[in-house]
Amino acid sequence: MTPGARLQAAIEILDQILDGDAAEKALTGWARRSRFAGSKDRAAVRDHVFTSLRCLRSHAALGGASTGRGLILGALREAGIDPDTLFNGVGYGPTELSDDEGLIAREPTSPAERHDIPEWLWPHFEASLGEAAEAAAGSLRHRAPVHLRVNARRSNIEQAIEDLKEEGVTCSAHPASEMALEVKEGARRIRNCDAYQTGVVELQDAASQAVVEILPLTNGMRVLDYCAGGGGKSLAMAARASLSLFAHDKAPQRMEDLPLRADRAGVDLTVLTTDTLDQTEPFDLVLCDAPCSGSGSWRRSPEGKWRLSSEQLAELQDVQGEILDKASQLVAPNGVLAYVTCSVLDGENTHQIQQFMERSTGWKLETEQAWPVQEGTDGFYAAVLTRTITDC
Ligand SMILES: C[S@@+](CC[C@H](N)C(=O)[O-])C[C@H]1O[C@@H](n2cnc3c(N)ncnc32)[C@H](O)[C@@H]1O
Repeated sequence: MTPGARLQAAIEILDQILDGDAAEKALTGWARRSRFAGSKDRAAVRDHVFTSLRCLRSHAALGGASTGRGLILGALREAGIDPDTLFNGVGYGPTELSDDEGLIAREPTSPAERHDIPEWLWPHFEASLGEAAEAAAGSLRHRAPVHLRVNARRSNIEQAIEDLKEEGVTCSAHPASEMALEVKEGARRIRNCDAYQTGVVELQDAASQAVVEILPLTNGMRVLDYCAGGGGKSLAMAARASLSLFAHDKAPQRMEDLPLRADRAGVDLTVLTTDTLDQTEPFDLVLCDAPCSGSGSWRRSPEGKWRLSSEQLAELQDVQGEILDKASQLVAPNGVLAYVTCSVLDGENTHQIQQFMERSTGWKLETEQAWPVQEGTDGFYAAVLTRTITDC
C-alpha cells in the first residue's frame, strides 16, 4: 500500500469508530476485507488510527472536522507535513482537499482541547495532578512503550534479555521495577518468542509490576486477588513469594485464560466464585485492583478517554467504595488490604482511601504511592492498609 492508501484506510476505519464501532472491531473488519494489506501496512494503519484516537480533540481542530478525514488532516498538520503531498488521490490515497477544508482548520484553544482531555474532566485532572497535569496529558497523547515482566520462577533479568535478543527482541532493564524490561526493538515478535510461550516473560507495564513490589508478600501467605481479571497481578504476586493464591472476579469470564497463563508461568492458584468467598476467608492479604477510569493507561486504550462520562466516573467511584468495604471483610486480623487503580484521578485514589478510613475502624494506612504517567510507565496508584484489630 502507498502511504496515501494507508491514510485513506485509516480515514475509513476512523469514520466507523466515530459512528460507534469499537476500534479493534473496525480494524479487524478492515483487515479481513483487505487481504492485499501486508503486516507492515496493517501496523501502519493501526498506528494512524490510534494516534488519531489519542489526539482526537486537537487533531479535529487542526483538521477542521471531527471526521476520519479531519483527524488525519490534523495529524499531518501537527507533524508539519503538507497535506497536499498526500491528499492528492494518487495510489488510492485521500482525494484532494476542498477549499473549505483549508479554511475551517484552527489551532486548539482551551487547555483541555490542546491536551486532548474531555472538557468536563480537565478540572478533575488538573486538581489531581497539579503542575504535572499538562505533562501527564501530553504523555497520554503518545504511544505507550512495551514492557515485559521477567518471571523470577523461570529466569532472571540478564538471561531473559539474552534469550529475547536471540529471538530478535532487544530489551533493557526498566528502572520502575526490578524485574521489568522495556522493549526497544522487535515488540511485534514477542508473542511468538519461546521466552513468552514458556512463561519466562509476560507483557505487563512496569508500574503495574512496581505496584506488586510494594506489597508485603512473604512465603506461606494466603492471598486473594479480589479483582483478578486476566490475572496480571496474580501472576506477578506469585513470582515474588510462595503463596496460597486465590483469584476472584465479579465477572468470572474475565479469568477464563488465567489457569492457562498460570500454568505457563509455573504458578498454582485457585479460582474462586463470589459465593465461595465466605467459606475461604480470611486471607492474609487481599488485593483490590479495582475497576477504574483507566486514566493512567489511556495511551493504550484511548477510546476510554472519550467514552468516559461524569456519570460513569461517579458510578465507578461508588463501585470502588463497595469493593473496599466487601474486600476488607475478607482480611484476617493483622492482615493487609491493598487498593490499586490505573487512574491518576484523586477521586478514585486518595479520596477513596480517605473515605474508607473515615467510615471503617481498625485500619492503618501503611503506604500510599502514585506512579505518574509521564515517567515512562502507565499512571498507577496503590495504598496498603493493615488491619489493626486482632479479633474479627
Ligand atoms: C483493573 S481490572 C483488573 C486487572 C487485573 N487485576 C490485572 O492485573 O490484569 C478490574 C477488574 O475488576 C472486576 N470487577 C468489577 N467490579 C467488581 C466487583 N464488584 N467485585 C470484584 N471484581 C470486580 C472487573 O471485572 C475487572 O476484571
